[in-house]
Amino acid sequence: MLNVRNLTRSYGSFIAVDDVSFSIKKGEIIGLLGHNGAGKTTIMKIVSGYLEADGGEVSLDGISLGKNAKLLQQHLGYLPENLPVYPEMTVAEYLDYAADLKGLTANKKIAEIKRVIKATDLSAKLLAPIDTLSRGYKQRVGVAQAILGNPKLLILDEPTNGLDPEQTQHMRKLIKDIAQTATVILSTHIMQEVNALCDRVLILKSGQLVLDEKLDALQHSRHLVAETDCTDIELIKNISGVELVSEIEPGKLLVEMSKQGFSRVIGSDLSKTIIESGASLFALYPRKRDLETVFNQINSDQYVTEDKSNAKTDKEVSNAA
Ligand SMILES: Nc1ncnc2c1ncn2[C@@H]1O[C@H](COP(=O)(O)OP(=O)(O)OP(=O)(O)O)[C@@H](O)[C@H]1O
Repeated sequence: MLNVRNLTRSYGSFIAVDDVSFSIKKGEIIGLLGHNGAGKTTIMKIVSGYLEADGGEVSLDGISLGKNAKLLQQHLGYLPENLPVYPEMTVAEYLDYAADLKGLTANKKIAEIKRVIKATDLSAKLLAPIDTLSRGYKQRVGVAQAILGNPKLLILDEPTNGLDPEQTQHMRKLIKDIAQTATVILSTHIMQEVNALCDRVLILKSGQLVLDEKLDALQHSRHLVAETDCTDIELIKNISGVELVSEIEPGKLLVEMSKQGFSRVIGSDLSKTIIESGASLFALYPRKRDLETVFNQINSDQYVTEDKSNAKTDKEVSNAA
C-alpha cells in the first residue's frame, strides 16, 4: 500500500504540488492525470525519491521515504518521462548496470535481466548501443529497467510513448500482469490508455488533487437529462429519489438523483409526472460522463462532483487558492 499525505512542493514562489494526499492499494492501477504543468511529474519524482518534497509524507508498506529512502527505492520501479539511459551503453550493459543499482546479485540478477528482456521483447537489440535505438525501443529499455526486481511500486510516466500499436498492446498486458503483485501509478495524456488499464483516476489541477474516483463510479452519473417543455421544477423535485433539478438550457432539465446509476423507478416516475402535468417529454437519458468529458470539465471549471465525499470541487479549489 502506498500512502501519500499532504505532499507539497514549490519551485521558488510557485506552488507546483499543493497539499496532495492519496492512498493506493496493492494490485491497483492508478491513472494520474492533469493538464500540462499540473504537477504530475513533480509528484512522481517525489514519490520515487528523485526530488525532495517541502512537506508531507510518503510511505510504501510502512517504509517511510523520509526515513528510509534507500530501502523504499529497492521496491520501486520508475520510468521517467525522459529516460536517463546512457546512450553509449549497449542494452545489455545498461540492464546489467540498472540491476546492480537495484541491488540484484548473482543468479537472481541474471534471472531478472533475462525476465525483463523477454517481457519487453528486447532480445534482438541486446548488443546495440542505446543511442542507435528507435524511440520505441528506447522506451522498452526504460520499461525493462523499471520492472527489474519485480518492484512493489511501479511509476510509469507516459509508458506507451513512441510505441507502435502492437507494442502498445504488449505494454498494456505487461502492466496488467505486473499489477497483480504491485501498485502501479501511470501518468498519461492518452485517455484510451487510462480506460484500458486503470481502476482509478487522480486528476490534478494547478497542483491540487481535484478528483480521486474509481473509473466505474466516474462513468455512472447521478444525473438524468430530461428534454421537456415542463417548467414546473418544484413538481419534479417532489418525486421520491430526486434531490435537485435545474434547467441547464431551455427545454433541458438536469435531474440529480440520490443514488448513482440509471434508476428505472425514478425514470418512470419522472416521465409519468411530466406527462400527467400536461407537458411533453421528448427524451430522457443518463448524463454521459466519460473520462474525457470529466477531464475537460475540470479544466474549464465546469465540473460538478458526483460524490460530495470525494476530492475537492473546483469551487473549493478556487476558494482555497
Ligand atoms: N525545476 C523546475 N523549476 C521551476 N519550475 C518547475 C520545475 N519543474 C517543474 N516546474 C513547474 O512546476 C509545474 C509542474 O510541473 P510538472 O512537470 O510536475 O507538471 P506535469 O503535470 O508533469 O506536466 P506535463 O504534463 O507537461 O509533463 C509546472 O508549472 C512547471 O513549469
